[in-house]
Amino acid sequence: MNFEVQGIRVNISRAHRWKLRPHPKIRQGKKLMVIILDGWGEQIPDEYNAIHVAKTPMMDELKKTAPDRWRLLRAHGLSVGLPSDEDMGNSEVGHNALGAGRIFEQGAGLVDSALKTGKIYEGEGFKYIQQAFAKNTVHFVGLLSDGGVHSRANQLSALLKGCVNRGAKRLRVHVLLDGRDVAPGSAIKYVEALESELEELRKGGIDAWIASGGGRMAVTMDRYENDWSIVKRGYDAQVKGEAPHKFSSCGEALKKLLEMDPKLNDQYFPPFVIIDSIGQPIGPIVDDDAVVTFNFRADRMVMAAKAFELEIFDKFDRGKLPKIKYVGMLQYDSDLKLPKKYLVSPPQIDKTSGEYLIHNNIKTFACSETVKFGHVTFVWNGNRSGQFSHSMEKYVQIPSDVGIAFNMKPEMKAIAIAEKACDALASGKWDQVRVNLANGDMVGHTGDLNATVIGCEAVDQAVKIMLDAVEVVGGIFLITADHGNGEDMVKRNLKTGAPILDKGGKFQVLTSHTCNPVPIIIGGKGLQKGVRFRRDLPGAGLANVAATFINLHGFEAPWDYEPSLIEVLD
Ligand SMILES: O=C(O)[C@@H](CO)OP(=O)(O)O
Ligand SMILES: [Mn+2]
Ligand SMILES: [Mn+2]
Repeated sequence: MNFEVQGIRVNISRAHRWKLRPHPKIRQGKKLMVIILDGWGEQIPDEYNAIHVAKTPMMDELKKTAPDRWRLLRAHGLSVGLPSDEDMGNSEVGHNALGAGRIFEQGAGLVDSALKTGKIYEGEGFKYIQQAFAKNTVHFVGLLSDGGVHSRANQLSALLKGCVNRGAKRLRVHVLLDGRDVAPGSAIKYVEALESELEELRKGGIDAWIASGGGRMAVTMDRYENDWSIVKRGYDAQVKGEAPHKFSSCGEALKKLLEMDPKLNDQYFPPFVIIDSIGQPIGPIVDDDAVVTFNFRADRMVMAAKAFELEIFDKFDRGKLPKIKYVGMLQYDSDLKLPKKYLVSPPQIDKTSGEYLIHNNIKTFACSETVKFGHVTFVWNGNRSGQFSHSMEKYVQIPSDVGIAFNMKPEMKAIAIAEKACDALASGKWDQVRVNLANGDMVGHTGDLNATVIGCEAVDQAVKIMLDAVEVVGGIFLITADHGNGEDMVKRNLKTGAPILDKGGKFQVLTSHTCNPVPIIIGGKGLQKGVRFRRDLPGAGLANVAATFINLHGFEAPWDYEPSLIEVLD
C-alpha cells in the first residue's frame, strides 16, 4: 500500500500488514494441536537411544504410517541462528525459530561479533561498569563452560581482558559449574583454565580471583520462578560471601566436594565461597562494585537479574541491597527492560506467529509445566513477556516438581499437560492449543538412561491422549521438537558413531543436547486431503514450522517467513 507524506511516496512494507490472505486450498476453522517434544531428536536406534529403547507405540505408528506427513528438520547450528553448525540446538533458539518463522542471529553470535569488533566496549553498558574500574571491584557471574547454550568461556576471557585493558584493577569471578551442556566432570578443566588466566592477570598487577561457585542447577540459574531458593543460594554466596562450604581456592572446592560425594555431578555442586587466610570471603559484592552476568541466554538469568536490580523484591531476604552497577551480557527481558543496562543488544525478534494469529482471529491456548512454561510462551513470542491479547490467548502453567532431579520422577507432568490441552481443545474456545512436553530434555540432562526411557514413554502416552482429543473434534495435529537430547545418552566417536567406553567398559554419559535433526509430523481428521510435505526443502529447519501451521489454520504465511513445509495435491 502506498501513501504520501509531505509529498514523498511511502510504501508500507507488506510485513506490516497483519491480515493474512486466506490459503487458496486449505480451509480455515480447523482446531490445531501443536505439540513440542522437548529434546526429542532422531538418531541411530541403538541401546543408548532412550527414545528408541522406550516403548513409544504412538510415535512409532505416526512414523510408519504416514511417510508423506513425517519428516526430519534441522534444529541446530546455522538453521537456528547459532554461530556454526558445530553448535547444538537449545530450547531458546529452537522455540524462537518455531514461533518466529524466521532465523535471527542469536545471543552467542551477537556477543562474538561485539567482542571481535570491540563494539561491546563502546556501548552505554560498558561505560556504566567502567565507573567502577578505578577504585572498585568488577564481578562476573555466569556459567563457566564452552557449551555455547547460555554462555561461552572464551567470551568471559575476552571480556576480562577487555576490562583490564580499559582500566579495571580488581576482578572477581563467581562461577556456575556446568556438566549439562558439556561433559559431567569437565568443570575442573574450565576452572583450571580460568585460574591460570587470572594468574596471568595477577602477574600484570591485577587483583583477579574466583570468589565463589556452585553447580548451575543448585545455584543462581533457576528459571520461570520454579525455585527461588536456587537464586537465593547464589545471591548469598556472591553478594554476602555466605555459603555452607568455604575453601581457599575453587580448585580445592571442587576436589574436596567431590571427595565428600564422589557421585556429585558438576551441575549440582552446592554453593561455596572462597576465603582468605583469616577466613574472610575474598569477593563479596559491595557498594559501588560493578556486576556483569555474562550469560547471553535469558531464561536462566532473569531471576538473578531481578535479585540484583529490582528495588522492590519479595522473593527472599536480600539484606541490605548494595548499590551496584549491574549489567547483563544481554538485556534478558526487553518488555520488563531487565536489566536496564546491558553490554550487547539482544536479537530483535519481531512479527512472531502469535501476533499474526491474534490479528487473524485465531485464539491460542498454550500450556506446559513450569520448567518449560516460558518456552511455549515467552520464548515462542520472541522473548516477550505476557500475552499479545488477554481475550484471545490463555497461558496455563502446571507446577513442576521442585527440589528433585528429574530422573527421580521421570514422568514429570506430561499427562497433566495433555489433560489440560484436551480440555482446552474440547472447550471449543481455542483454535490453536500448544504444549511443550519436557521429559526427553529434562530427564535426558540427568544422564540417567533408564529414567529417560521412562520419561519418553510418558511423552508417548501424553501424545496419544492429545491425538485422541484431536480426533474427537475433527482437528489437525502438528508434532515436532526443539532439538535433540534423549535420543543420545552416550558420548560417541564422531567418525564411527560408536559409543566411547571408559577403562572399565562403562559408557560415557552424554547429558547435553545434540546436533541431531528432529521429526515433524502432521495429521488428524481435519487435515485436508492432499496435504503432504513438500519434497523440495531437504534442508528445512525449525524456522519453517510457523509458516506450516499458519497454512494449517487456513492462511497464507507472511511473505518474509521461511517457506511452509507443506503442499496440497489436487
Ligand atoms: O536446561 C537448560 O537451560 C538448557 C541446557 O543448558 O536446556 P534447554 O535449552 O532445553 O532449556
Ligand atoms: Mn529444549
Ligand atoms: Mn535442555
